[in-house]
Amino acid sequence: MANSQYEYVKQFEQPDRLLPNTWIVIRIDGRGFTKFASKYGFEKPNDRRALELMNAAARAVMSELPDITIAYGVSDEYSFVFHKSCSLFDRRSSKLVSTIVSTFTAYYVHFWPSHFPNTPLSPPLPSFDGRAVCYPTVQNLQDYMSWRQVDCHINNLYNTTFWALIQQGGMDATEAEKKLKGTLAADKNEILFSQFGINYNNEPEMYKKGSVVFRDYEPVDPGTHNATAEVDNMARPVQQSKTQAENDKKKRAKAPIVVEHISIINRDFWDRRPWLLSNKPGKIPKEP
Ligand SMILES: Nc1nc2c(ncn2[C@@H]2O[C@H](COP(=O)(O)OP(=O)(O)OP(=O)(O)O)[C@@H](O)[C@H]2O)c(=O)[nH]1
Ligand SMILES: [Mg+2]
Ligand SMILES: [Mg+2]
Repeated sequence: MANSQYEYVKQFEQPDRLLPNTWIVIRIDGRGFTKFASKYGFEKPNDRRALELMNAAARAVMSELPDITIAYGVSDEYSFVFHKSCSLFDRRSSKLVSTIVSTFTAYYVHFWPSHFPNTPLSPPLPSFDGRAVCYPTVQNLQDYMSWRQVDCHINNLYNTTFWALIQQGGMDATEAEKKLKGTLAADKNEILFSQFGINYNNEPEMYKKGSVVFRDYEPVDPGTHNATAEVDNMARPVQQSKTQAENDKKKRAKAPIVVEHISIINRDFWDRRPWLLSNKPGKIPKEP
């Protein structure tokens, strides 16, 4: 194509490639979901339909983008992790973020009627923002995931107690806030148990732990793994042949995607699933 006099404008585009050999986390978050939740009458503090809708959209994103290793969701947010060897879109930040945000939003709207059959969406429609952060080590990545899950736990314990004081204890929001000011986790557990007969441990796992989405393989070599040590030893980026990378991608695309509500703070989660952090996918389980 011939160059036009306008072609020079391309020089204004800024490169935005994310640092190579780092774990890319793209976190999306619902815009103005406090208002959105109240418009659609989300149950307080947790609405199962809304959370399952978030999970359905995240699963769909993962199945469209086999490069995503694992995702974690809580409230109106989801974090998607790309393997440090990922070369999708040349690791261009805006392309990765905008693809995740728009794919997630499209599926959120698409799946809405099956989760809220009696409440059709009307403008302003749900939208999400997104950002990309690079983590250089597996430890940093695991700490990031732990940070989100701890946040889920702290907020859920607070919100469960706050709403019990209001819904069952007859307090207004100011009274409940005052009652909880300066309390520790043990105090909140005690309020829940002694005043409302609620054992926090028996609350649904999805509310307490959030949702972890990943590809389910059979470990190639079952047995004890130390996933973190294994991966952090590989300081240099591993060069895969093109065919090998293509094969791995196909394998990843075929693996079933599961949603679980379990601890990712516990190292056991990672050690049991070494393929999440390694360069090789595991074996896809055979159909029964
Ligand atoms: N009732 C109810 N509300 C929820 C649920 N999940 C998320 N939310 C609401 O979504 C909000 C998410 O918090 P933020 O993302 O910090 O706030 P936001 O209103 O979305 O504002 P921005 O993200 O800054 O645009 C919570 O504070 C809740 O009000 C749910 O299951 N039930
Ligand atoms: Mg939000
Ligand atoms: Mg949020």
